[in-house]
Amino acid sequence: MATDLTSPVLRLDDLTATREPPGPRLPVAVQTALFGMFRQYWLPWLRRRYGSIVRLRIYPERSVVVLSDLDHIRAVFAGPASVFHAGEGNAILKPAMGEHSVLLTDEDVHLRARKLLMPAFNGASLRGYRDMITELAEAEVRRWPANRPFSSHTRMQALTLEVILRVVFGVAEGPRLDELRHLLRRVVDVGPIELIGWHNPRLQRVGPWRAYASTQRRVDQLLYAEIADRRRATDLDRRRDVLSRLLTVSTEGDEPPLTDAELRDQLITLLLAGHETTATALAWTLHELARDPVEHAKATRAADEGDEKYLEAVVKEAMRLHPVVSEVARRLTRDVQIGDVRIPAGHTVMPSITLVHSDPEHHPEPRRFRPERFLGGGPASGTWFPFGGGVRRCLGAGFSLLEAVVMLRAVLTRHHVTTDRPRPEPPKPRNVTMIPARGARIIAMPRG
Ligand code: HEM
Repeated sequence: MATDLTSPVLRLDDLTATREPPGPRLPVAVQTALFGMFRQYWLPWLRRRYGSIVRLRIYPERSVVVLSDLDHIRAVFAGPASVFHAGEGNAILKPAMGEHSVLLTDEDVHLRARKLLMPAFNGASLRGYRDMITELAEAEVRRWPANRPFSSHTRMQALTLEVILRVVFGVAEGPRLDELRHLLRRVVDVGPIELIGWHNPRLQRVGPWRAYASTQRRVDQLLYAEIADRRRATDLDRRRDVLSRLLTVSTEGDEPPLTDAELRDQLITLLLAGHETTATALAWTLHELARDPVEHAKATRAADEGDEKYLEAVVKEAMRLHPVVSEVARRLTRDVQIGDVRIPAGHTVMPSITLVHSDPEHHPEPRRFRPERFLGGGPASGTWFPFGGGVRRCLGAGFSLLEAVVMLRAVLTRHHVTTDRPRPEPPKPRNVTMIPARGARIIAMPRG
């Protein structure tokens, strides 16, 4: 949708509104805690209390404006990248992903990074990954314990980490990658309290923050060692992994070569953004199927018949009901007017995925798990956006859907999945994702 600069929805020039966004007056520490730990309950309450534009104050020093009106969100996604800075909006991730990360940069620098990474996730590359993912998925489900409960989230993380390591490095063997594999699991295991420590160098000298900082330093050493080794490889042009592709940039066209620090930042971004998210989406999918014998039977039939469209609908519905990332962020470089509210430069607007996905106006009976919503025409455009939107839409969206479908098929053709606790698991914040609080416990019963 093109943004009309004078539309009533979004104005960038000649602002007429003077009203500031409404919001709670609680102290920053309280708002930070509520947002960090209980946003799944707090944001719907705020929406009822203040409407579809709500201002929060959240550490570190951010005025955040949560948006839940679809027209406002569409306008933000279509708005100019020079006004809506996603890189600055994602600043919370800088300590982990680094200043050059495609997630943390804006405008020209961001476009360059995105252009360099894109080929590894286009249609042809995705087709090339399918066999590798199938092989790893089948090996994974063969190892599952029979007839006793376990956390499907933990198993999905192991699988998706294995897959992304291969995408990023090609071969994922040897002591260095073994250590990296082990440490990356620790790096993603960040709760809201640890997140606060990321922005406070003094805290990083004590307690859990200190241990976390030392893990990060070791991960960096391993990545830099891998980069140094790979720079010496003589077969880079024949390799299809992301690291080799990025290293050949300097030999093609007039692009300057990437520095070690730039390479490190893009690699860690893909390793982190590219596995925990998909693992969480898969865990929620299994959680729903395990609790719902009717939907389980339909999905199993689809798996047996190789009906990937249906399996994709199952995954998409799980991502609607349980958005992995609950909102995305854009920091404003100038004052804008959204609806009848003026939002000052420096504020961060956050389109809320969770609030739109759970809005009965867009998704009737929003609390029900109904994959059929995604068959035929599917939900109206813009009402399902687990991968964000506009020029910043997730780079790995197609990849993660492919991975999830292949994995789901491997699970359902081999196991009947059920659970010992059919009650819904609540979402729990972990780093920037919302994971199933009890790990999406399932019981896998091998099929005859
Ligand atoms: C279910 C799985 C996933 C979910 C729910 C997810 C979600 C998201 C979201 C919400 C954003 C922000 C978009 C925005 O600001 O509008 C994003 C960005 C991004 N994601 Fe994903 N993601 C997933 C999987 C992946 C995978 C598998 C990869 C890589 C292999 C990946 C790489 C990225 C990157 C590089 C960006 C930054 C894009 C940019 O700023 O230009 N993601 N993702």
